[in-house]
Amino acid sequence: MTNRVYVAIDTPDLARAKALATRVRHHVGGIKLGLEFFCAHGQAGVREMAALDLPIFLDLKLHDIPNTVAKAVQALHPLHPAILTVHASGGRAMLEDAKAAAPIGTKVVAVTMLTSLDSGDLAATGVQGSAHDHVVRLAGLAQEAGIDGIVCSGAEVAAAKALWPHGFFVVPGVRPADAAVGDQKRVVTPRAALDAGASILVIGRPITEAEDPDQAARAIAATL
Ligand SMILES: O=C(O)c1cc(=O)[nH]c(=O)n1[C@@H]1O[C@H](COP(=O)(O)O)[C@@H](O)[C@H]1O
Repeated sequence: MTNRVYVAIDTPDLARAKALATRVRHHVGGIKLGLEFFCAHGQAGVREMAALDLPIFLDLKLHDIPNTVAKAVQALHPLHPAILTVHASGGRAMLEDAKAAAPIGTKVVAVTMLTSLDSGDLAATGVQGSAHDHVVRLAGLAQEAGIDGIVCSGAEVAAAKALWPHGFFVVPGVRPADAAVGDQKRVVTPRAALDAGASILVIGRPITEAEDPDQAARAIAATL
């Protein structure tokens, strides 16, 4: 089976990004580039990373009015990313328009509730109830909007998949048992996330900040 780990290359340093991706490339299935990298290097930087010949997950978490998001997605066409993120809380019309604007072959996935949040953080934004209920509600919205899938933690992926069996489920906030959690709050191990139904895993610091990133990626792959 193909490797389902996307390594999150979160750095504004292009040389470091390339060096990291080159080191781990044989033990991951793809590269995730997010806001830190994109704000520093834009489309030219993404093209340089794509030259490594791994699928690119462009994690820009777009969240704006439907017209603005659709135009932003259109502007990304030349990159033809394998996966692109938007925020589910942007609403149904925004999700529909993002999907309609995306290139054929690009999976549009909606971030439900960031893995750095818990139910207390949710309450502070005015949303009552559990993380589980919030994720399931937004998964239903994403499914109705006709996009490809969602981003959620490994704690909710089984419930989301029960609702949406053919959805594509991206799970970040993944930590090997002995790894530092950092700013993540809803974490699971790589194996548990896959067993619960994740389509792919996003793993950053446990690989990129390891003394030997290649060995860390290899060790994670061995547990899957
Ligand atoms: O969309 C994402 O990829 C994402 C969503 C989410 O809810 N939580 C989350 O951590 N991420 C991303 O996943 C990566 C996790 O990195 P580490 O915490 O270093 O493994 C980061 O690049 C985050 O931007």
